[in-house]
Amino acid sequence: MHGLIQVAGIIDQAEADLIIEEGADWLGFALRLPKKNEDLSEADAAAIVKAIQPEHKGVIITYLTDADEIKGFCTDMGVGAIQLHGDVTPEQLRRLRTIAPDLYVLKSLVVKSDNIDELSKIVESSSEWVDMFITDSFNPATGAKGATGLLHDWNVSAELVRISPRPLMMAGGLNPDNVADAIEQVRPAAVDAHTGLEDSTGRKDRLKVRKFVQEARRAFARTADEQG
Ligand SMILES: O=C(O)c1ccccc1NCC(=O)[C@H](O)[C@H](O)COP(=O)(O)O
Repeated sequence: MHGLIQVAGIIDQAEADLIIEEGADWLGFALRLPKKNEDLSEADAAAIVKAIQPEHKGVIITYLTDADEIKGFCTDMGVGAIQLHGDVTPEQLRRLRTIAPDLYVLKSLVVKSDNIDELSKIVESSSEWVDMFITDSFNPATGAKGATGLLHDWNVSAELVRISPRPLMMAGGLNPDNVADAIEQVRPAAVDAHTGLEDSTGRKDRLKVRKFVQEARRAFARTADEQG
């Protein structure tokens, strides 16, 4: 899996349609967050996911940490992929793989100023049970671990790409103007963006999504050529 583009933080059907029309692959729906600040209801998200065609994927982004609860939620929502942003233990990841073997699991690696050793250990202990890792940024001012709009140290992401036996999606402060550099420098398998694609009202801006997809596709093609 190389060259995948995800756009996260879907608000409604119109936004999902826009993102698919502009050529992104996966759509992320943030639900069951600690601060209960979801952008849409679970019923609305489930209805949007149901209409997504098989060449695209709806991904639930959540802080749930219990394998049984995660499986039940994915079944209720009708999704085949989950992005786990909480502190899920390797035991729960293993259980999730056992009870939901077909569920595609992304595990977040939240980059802080000094936690490369901790993240390396998560990669080592969790790789067997996840399909993809996603790096993201931490906001020390708010404690937020996602949708921060902040960049993190790309050297850390690049190191995680090198050591991970699983593909890595890069996220955190990406936008149409920096996504090509991020792909060139970090060499991720996938990229994701949320706030960097919004307009001043908090909705996805069609031209930003278009440029993000175009820039990412070109950079993925260049890096694939270079790697032969
Ligand atoms: O998307 C959210 O609302 C969200 C909320 C809480 C944790 C994670 C969340 N999203 C995860 C993502 O995949 C975001 O796209 C990622 O954090 C990047 O966001 P941004 O820096 O705004 O591009």
